[in-house]
Amino acid sequence: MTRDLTIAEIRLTPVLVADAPLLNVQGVHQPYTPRLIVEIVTADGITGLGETYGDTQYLEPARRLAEQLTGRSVMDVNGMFALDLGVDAARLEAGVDAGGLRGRQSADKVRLSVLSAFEVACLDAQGKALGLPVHALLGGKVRDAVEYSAYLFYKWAAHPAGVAAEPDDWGAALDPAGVVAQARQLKERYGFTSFKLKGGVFPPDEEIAAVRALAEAFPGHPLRLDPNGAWSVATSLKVAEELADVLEYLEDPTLGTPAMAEVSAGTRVPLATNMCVTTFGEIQEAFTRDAVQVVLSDHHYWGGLRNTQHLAAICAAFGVGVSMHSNTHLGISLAAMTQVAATVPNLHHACDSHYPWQSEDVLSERPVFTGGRVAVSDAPGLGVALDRDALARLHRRWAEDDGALRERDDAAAMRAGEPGWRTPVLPRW
Ligand SMILES: O=C([O-])C(=O)C[C@H](O)[C@@H](O)C(=O)[O-]
Ligand SMILES: [Mg+2]
Repeated sequence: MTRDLTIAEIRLTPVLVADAPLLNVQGVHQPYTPRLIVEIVTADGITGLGETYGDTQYLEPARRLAEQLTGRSVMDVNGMFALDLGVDAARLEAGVDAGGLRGRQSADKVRLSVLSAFEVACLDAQGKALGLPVHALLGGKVRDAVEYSAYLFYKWAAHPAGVAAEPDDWGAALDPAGVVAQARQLKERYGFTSFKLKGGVFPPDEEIAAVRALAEAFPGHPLRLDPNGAWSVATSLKVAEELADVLEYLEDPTLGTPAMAEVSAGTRVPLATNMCVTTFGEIQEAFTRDAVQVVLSDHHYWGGLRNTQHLAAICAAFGVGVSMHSNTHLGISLAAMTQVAATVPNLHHACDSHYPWQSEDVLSERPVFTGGRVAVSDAPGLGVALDRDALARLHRRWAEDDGALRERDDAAAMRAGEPGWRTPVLPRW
């Protein structure tokens, strides 16, 4: 049967998703975080799904892109990447995104973060039209399941009193015992066998103690520590030295390629990044200076699943490892991450995912972790389906918000619990 894959309609639905009080160097996660759900509907009624960041700066370019796409084909993904989304470079170039957690901000990164959701939605629609999984459109899977690591956070038991939030049953984790208890829960519930601790929250000695406690509780399990650039070069080297025997890698101990290169030269612990190499333009300096040994791709800001494959190929050429970074995300993005990760031959580290922290989703069935892995779906497209009621509920929350939660701001969320909190100047230690 010949299908009409002309784009007839695009629905953009911003949502606010419940999030736990997870601590990082900037502050604490908001009780609700913005995401954008993209639905691309073809003339003959196929709907492709995509998801990306939902802060206001992504919504305008997404609307502009949606307007231009109607009447084009879901097969014309390359053409889509050539469209002008009108991202205002002057407003962005000097800044950082999400307080710096996603590296240096740029108009191109915003553009790619928007395009990524549309690319995923086009691939989902193509797959549904052809009866093929997305991984087949990307060249085929080289594994049947993708491994994820448990993403451990220092955490309050609840959001501050008086802040509207959904309760969670994970409890607090504010010391080594709490971190180990959280790791046990994540292992019991999802079977993870490697662990990443989000650091940069407490003085380095406390975080070293937490990693040591994890190493004792889970002998032989790969461990990572990621303080999001909170440390000086000297502190980074000290931590690397103290944890050299247990770390799989140290992630963004310090800010920027020159400082990472200095740390890298002084330790045998591999360094990973989702902060100093976040665009193709940052690769050359970092790789030629041997500043990083593992790049954590994020298909949102790298510009989609095909760009993630390009990044992986470049990493392979330079002998640099590749894995995946994660921010708060829903099941559409987890499905997209799993589909592309299935196609990357040189993926040798478990990927990050915040998904276990998300109690809410817009899918009718949540993706499942078994033994720390997500099975690669062979169903057409991404293999996921929308729960329209859930989407409407999470959108209503966004629509009713007075604007306070529509931009992710972990420092502002922190001030609800610690009124004097200021975003720390990095390096903090
Ligand atoms: O460096 C990282 O892995 C991240 O930035 C991941 C997340 O953004 C995490 O730090 C968070 O959301 O607190
Ligand atoms: Mg990181």
